[in-house]
Amino acid sequence: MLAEWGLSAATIEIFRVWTDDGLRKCVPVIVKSAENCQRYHTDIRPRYHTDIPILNAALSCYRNKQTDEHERSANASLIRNFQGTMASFNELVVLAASVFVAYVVYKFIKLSNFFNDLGMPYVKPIWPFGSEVRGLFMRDHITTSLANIYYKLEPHKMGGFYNAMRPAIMIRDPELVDRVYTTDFGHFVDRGAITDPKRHPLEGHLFLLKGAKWRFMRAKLSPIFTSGKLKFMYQEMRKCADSFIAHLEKTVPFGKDIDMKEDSVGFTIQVISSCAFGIESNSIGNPNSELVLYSKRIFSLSTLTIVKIVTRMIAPWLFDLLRLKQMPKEDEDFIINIVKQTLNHRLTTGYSRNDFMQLLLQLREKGSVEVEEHEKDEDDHQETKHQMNHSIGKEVIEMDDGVLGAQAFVFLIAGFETTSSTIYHLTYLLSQNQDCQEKAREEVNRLLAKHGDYTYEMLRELTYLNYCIDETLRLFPPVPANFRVCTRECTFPDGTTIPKGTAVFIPVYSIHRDPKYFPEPEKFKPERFEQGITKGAYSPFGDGPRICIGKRFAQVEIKLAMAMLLKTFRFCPGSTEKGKITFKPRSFLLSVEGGLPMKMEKI
Ligand code: HEM
Repeated sequence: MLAEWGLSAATIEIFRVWTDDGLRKCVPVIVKSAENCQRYHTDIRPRYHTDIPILNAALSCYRNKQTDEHERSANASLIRNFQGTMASFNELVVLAASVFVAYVVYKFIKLSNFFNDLGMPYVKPIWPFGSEVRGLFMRDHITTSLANIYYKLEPHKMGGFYNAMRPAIMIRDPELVDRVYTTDFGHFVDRGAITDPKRHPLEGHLFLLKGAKWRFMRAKLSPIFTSGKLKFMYQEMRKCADSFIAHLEKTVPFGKDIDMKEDSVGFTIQVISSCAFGIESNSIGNPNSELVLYSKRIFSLSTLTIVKIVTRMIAPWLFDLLRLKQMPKEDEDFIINIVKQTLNHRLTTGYSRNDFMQLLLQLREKGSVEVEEHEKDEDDHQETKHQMNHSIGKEVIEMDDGVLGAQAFVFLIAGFETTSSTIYHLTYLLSQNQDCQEKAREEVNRLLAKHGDYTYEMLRELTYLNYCIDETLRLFPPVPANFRVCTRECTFPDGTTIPKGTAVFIPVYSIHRDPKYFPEPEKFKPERFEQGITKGAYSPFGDGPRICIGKRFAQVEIKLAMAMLLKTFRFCPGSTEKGKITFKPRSFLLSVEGGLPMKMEKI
């Protein structure tokens, strides 16, 4: 208060006064000079009128010089009390600071003993950056960071590491991986990402939803991906594949080194925009199409985006306080507006198309997507079984434009890069493995002769091509790690308990390349899928109730594109050999650094 009035402690004088309520009190008063008196009247009094009765009385004491010896000794004792109070206050501050420091130290010790307490081996961190500093700052791709941890934790079935300041458990053993995916799914329902769909509407999509909200949305969206609905969408896919082949026939410089990446991206964006948004994106052979540019922007990790992501991981409260956004508002609006316009157009004109958007419209209007029993196959029944087993908890999400926009958004981002990179990697691997390529082509030609066209049924019979796709996804899983958070404490059969809230990582890429489960892991050997694969050792699409919802859509799309490519072109090694394959650090998904050169010939 004194400092606020612009007066120093030296101006204090203590007076004993009669106050208005009839009590005799000692009051420290700030009037030792005429100037202060003046200040009291002009400045302090009008502003702090609550203190006025006491101060007025004190002032008059001062003016009338009523202080005597007795009063002085009372003042001295008051000053001592006052000083005593100040000393206790200082002690309180010191005490509070000590308690705070002790709490931080306690928390830190608890954090650093997290794995010792669990009796689990772990990779030591560099505080506060965690066990893989290069990975945290995206100097290495997550695949490389997790592979380092995977090998450091050998031969343990699981072990710990610190993801920045957060303890995480890596599950290395296929049997335990399977438990997390399926048997113990009820303990590992969520992915644990930090999201806030109220502030960032596009974060309300299936991949990021949690608990009961996720269950609700999964149950609503699953019918969209049944085999019956997929067959309807197949016609749209087929049109896109025809345009893809026609484009390559026109533009590929046959016999020269090429890189298929851009062309594969153009094709898969065309498919997903046609099937998910019901729009012709004209992205085949057009790297400047609006949707191609948008998709690339969403996946590009600028330094600013990395800083925002790391801030959100380490200090989510700061991220919220600064009202940061991972995705610019205009990028959010772009998708929501497409969905809004498409849905309204269909509603007002009655226009209809076999695509996700029509099914989302049905979901908005009727609350569910109708599926006839004959539209389901074995996988659909499996999905329904998963839902029945885990449909505890009820939550209803209103299907407004923002929510539907978020689902369409996840179909786009989850659907284009994953499928395009698989086509891209497979064409390269076939160029390096001519015998496999011939075998796959022979199968395509044989079944084409049998079915007369690339029908949905024909694709189902392409067994060897399927193995080639499986082997490509083993070597280059687009999603190189799956993650969950332990939503309910879980004890594994060996007695290890995973505490609630702990992040759990499944290092898909590293397990796929572990010779224990895949002999000669670096080699492209599609035949290995003829025999059974160790359960839990192969999961490019994840597994269990939270398995990729677009798995069959992706498999059909990739098979169709590959069958048509194999029929029309031959893939040959490029003029330079690709050295050791490394991955782009600033990429969400697995993306090879420096491209994959090969040549193409027309058959
Ligand atoms: C080769 C192509 C693809 C691969 C390798 C892939 C891989 C994955 C993986 C690993 C997951 C996490 C599964 C888990 O945690 O257990 C996932 C989830 C998901 N994928 Fe895919 N995906 C592909 C294509 C697609 C397509 C085409 C779509 C949509 C059209 C799609 C939509 C989704 C969605 C919505 C989820 C979240 C599912 C949930 O949380 O319930 N994916 N995908």
